[in-house]
Amino acid sequence: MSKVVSLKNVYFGYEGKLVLENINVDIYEGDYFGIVGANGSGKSTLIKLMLNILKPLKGSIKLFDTDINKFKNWGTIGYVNQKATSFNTSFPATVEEVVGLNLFSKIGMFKRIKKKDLQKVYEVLEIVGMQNYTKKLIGNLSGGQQQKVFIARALISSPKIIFLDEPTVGIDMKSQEEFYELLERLNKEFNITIVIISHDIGIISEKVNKLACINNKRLIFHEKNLNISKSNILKEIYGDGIRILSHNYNEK
Ligand SMILES: Nc1ncnc2c1ncn2[C@@H]1O[C@H](COP(=O)(O)OP(=O)(O)OP(=O)(O)O)[C@@H](O)[C@H]1O
Repeated sequence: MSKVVSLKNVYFGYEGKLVLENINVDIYEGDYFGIVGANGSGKSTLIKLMLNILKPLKGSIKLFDTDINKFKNWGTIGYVNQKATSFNTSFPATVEEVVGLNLFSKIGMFKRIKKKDLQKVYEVLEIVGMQNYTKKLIGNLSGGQQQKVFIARALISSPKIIFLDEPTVGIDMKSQEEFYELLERLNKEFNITIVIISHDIGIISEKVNKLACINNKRLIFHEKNLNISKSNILKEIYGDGIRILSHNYNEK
């Protein structure tokens, strides 16, 4: 199976302070890959490195076997982040406009949108189950509905991989379930590789087929069907706190 993302000996820091250290990871076509970690552990930073938004201090990053600095095929990569759900309610765009944004900017604002392009907009809205909301203002939708629309927007360019940064923050449980069902369908039916980061290990560990945890600047890998209570993962995520507690206990 082909490698979609590959990081070798990657280091990254902000203003001289190291955040990620010696990161090595290969993500393969068809993977549903979860990355967990405590707040501030470096999850978003890792995704931004994979998207070339940030450059590593050291090490190499490849997308589809091409050095990330030479990679051109960005249309095959989708990105949905948590900020998408905090859309300003007065933003004057309809669902079909938001989904078609990239298409429309390519076409130019004042030219007529081709029927074929609109067709594509409706097609991706149907995949995410939002085909009945095309003329609704994006700001009037719930967080869960908005997030589906942003998935649809990512689907417009027929991506091979979608990166999601805490996509369900602020979304109620029922909508979260629907959202994860959608991701599973994109992964299984459309063979889209999914990379998702979250601090909610309980949910994520049930959904993904590969799981890694950022612990003390490093990436540690876990089995599929991980038994959270029996594994070390909580200690890895909240390591210091748990160590302090057990240390105090031993002293008594
Ligand atoms: N632009 C920046 N400049 C300086 N430090 C930063 C910057 N962005 C992030 N950091 C710091 O780098 C560390 C990792 O941040 P990052 O956002 O990657 O963590 P995270 O695991 O995604 O956190 P969260 O779960 O809270 O979103 C944190 O200590 C953060 O304060």
